[in-house]
Amino acid sequence: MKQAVHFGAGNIGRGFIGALFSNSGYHVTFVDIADQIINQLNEQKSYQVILATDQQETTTINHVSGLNNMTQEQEVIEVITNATYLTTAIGPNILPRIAPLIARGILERVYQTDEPLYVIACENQIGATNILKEHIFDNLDEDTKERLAGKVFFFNSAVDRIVPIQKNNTSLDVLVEPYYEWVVETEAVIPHVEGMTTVKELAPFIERKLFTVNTGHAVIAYLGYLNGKSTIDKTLADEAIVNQVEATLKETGDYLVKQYGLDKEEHGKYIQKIIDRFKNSHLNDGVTRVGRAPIRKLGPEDRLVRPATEAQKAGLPYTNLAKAIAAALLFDYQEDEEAVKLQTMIKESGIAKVLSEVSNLPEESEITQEIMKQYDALK
Ligand SMILES: NC(=O)C1=CN([C@@H]2O[C@H](COP(=O)(O)OP(=O)(O)OC[C@H]3O[C@@H](n4cnc5c(N)ncnc54)[C@H](O)[C@@H]3O)[C@@H](O)[C@H]2O)C=CC1
Ligand SMILES: O=P(O)(O)OC[C@H]1O[C@](O)(CO)[C@@H](O)[C@@H]1O
Repeated sequence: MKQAVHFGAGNIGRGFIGALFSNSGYHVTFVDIADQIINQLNEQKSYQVILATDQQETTTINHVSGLNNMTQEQEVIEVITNATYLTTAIGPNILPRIAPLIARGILERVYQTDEPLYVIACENQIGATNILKEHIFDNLDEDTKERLAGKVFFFNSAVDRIVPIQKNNTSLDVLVEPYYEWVVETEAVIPHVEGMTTVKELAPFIERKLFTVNTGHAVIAYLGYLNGKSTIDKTLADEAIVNQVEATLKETGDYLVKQYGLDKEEHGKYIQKIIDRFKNSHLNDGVTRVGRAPIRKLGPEDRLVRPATEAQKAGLPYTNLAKAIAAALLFDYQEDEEAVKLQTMIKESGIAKVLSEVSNLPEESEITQEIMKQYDALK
């Protein structure tokens, strides 16, 4: 049986990427640090993916097993030597931590076989696979790096499927939205995976997705949180917030249309389709999950700051994006490590300094001034 090794047996791992591999005839070895999930995978050897619809259609995912990357390093190295695909959905901040073990697997592999290995990071981050590749290369000697040519391929990708935190965290089963899209950047003909699309140039796809799905989601999450709402769908019952989301996505949309020559009307329909996906009440998707890790989300290349800086460069409006950034700065959820850290930073240094450190926005910049204005208004 063909082998896929997937790092991160969480919501996207089990509910999306791992499920596509299994449905395409692969055995999927999930690698994770959560012993409970690993043990259950090895005992049950299957789980269910349940669609968040009235009918709750269910698919059984077979041919799965698990390994712990902290305690079973040798076994992980062995599956890497035998795999066709190596994928991740672990969180962008974790990529540097798993890279040394992946490097050891690749090192072993390239001296054993010429069979190609395809490495794809499935994270909400532009160029995530390139970043993972850099971390892997930091752990390889020059000779091995040269040997990788023609044997190990690194492809960036964009992943789109909403998978909320699961109600029952003692079960492997995963509730997912029906919609999904996995776009991988390559011109090569690669082994077929049902549900994966390949494209020559990923930039328009990942930017369209990140600056519509993820920007829109973030706006709802941060405004919902500030307004005392618990979930995304409940937040969208507030017409004023829907208007704010639409106004923000109009700003990212204007940038995307200008940058990539998208059809304005088509893009407008895409925005509405995304907002409808957010309204799915079966997902029961918490605003604190969608708003999680605000320091990462305020990064210069991420869903809020990058479209604002790009809009400014293009002479387009960005006031609503500035408001979204201000709302993110007010996300003071105590259970989120980054939210707590961000609030401490704001208390110690003030907004302008934090935006310069976290978002790479110069303290005197027009964007920073606009965010500060919006911050004071929201506060
Ligand atoms: N949930 C969603 O709807 C979507 C998530 N994504 C992206 O997918 C990635 C994963 O997100 P989720 O699946 O939602 O998160 P999750 O928290 O459900 O899953 C992450 C998994 O990684 C594991 N993990 C954490 N640190 C680890 C380490 N050092 N070594 C091994 N395993 C480790 C955790 O135990 C967990 O099982 C993120 O980059 C996210 O942005 C992308 C599209 C949709
Ligand atoms: O997974 P992140 O990057 O923390 O952000 C949450 C976002 O990612 C998703 O999980 C999937 O795209 C969305 O639900 C949300 O926009």
